[in-house]
Amino acid sequence: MGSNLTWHDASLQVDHYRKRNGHHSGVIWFTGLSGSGKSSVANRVNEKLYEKHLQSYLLDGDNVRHGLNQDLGFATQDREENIRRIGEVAKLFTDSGTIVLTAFISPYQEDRDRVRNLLPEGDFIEVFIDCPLAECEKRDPKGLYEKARSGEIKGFTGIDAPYEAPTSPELVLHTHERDIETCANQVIDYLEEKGWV
Ligand SMILES: Nc1ncnc2c1ncn2[C@@H]1O[C@H](COP(=O)(O)OS(=O)(=O)O)[C@@H](OP(=O)(O)O)[C@H]1O
Ligand SMILES: Nc1ncnc2c1ncn2[C@@H]1O[C@H](COP(=O)(O)OP(=O)(O)O)[C@@H](O)[C@H]1O
Repeated sequence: MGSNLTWHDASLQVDHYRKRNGHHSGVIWFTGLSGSGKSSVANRVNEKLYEKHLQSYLLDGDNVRHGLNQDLGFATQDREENIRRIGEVAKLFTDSGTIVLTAFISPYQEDRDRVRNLLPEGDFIEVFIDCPLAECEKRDPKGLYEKARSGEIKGFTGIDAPYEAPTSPELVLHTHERDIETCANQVIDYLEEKGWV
């Protein structure tokens, strides 16, 4: 594929953007069940970075599944392609000097690892939003668990489709025990510890 494709050496590289922005760039990858709190925590982290005048951007279902990935559903291969595209976009954001946050279920370890391997070591932070299924189901913010239990939705993650918990995430957040603010602060503390911000 693409034998006539030439690669252009951009004169501006990631280090230029990072230097200008005054901070590191990379991917903060939130993964967890529907309703576990990925969007809520990622949004709060994004706000905190914005308040610090850092360049960050949140990719989530609202701006990705309705646009770039509107052709994809929830079959295993569609989810794989969803995550592959999001990974490539996240890499581009990283190259632009941006701290990119992603909030997708991303249920398969292999798919998440593939994204991790697109990036240099240390530039991918996997954040496991660890919330028991029973709690997610109780929250049921979109009423989807109810539909999944009644069979109205088939192949719903956690009910009749798998979720593979991360094997070695950089961070684990227990959203059923700590509030959104505390969880968001855990991420910010980690970024400070790693010298990203
Ligand atoms: N079958 C099925 N399984 C899981 N989720 C479903 C399904 N159908 C629709 N939804 C809604 O889509 C949201 C998940 O989209 P994602 O792009 O994060 O999924 S994935 O990473 O490709 O698995 C998901 O939840 P959130 O995690 O709250 O965004 C649901 O709102
Ligand atoms: N500590 C917490 N972290 C994140 N969400 C929480 C927390 N405690 C309660 N919630 C609630 O749980 C729901 C999580 O929904 P959402 O953020 O959309 O999850 P997801 O993006 O994983 O589907 C929200 O209604 C949120 O207010």
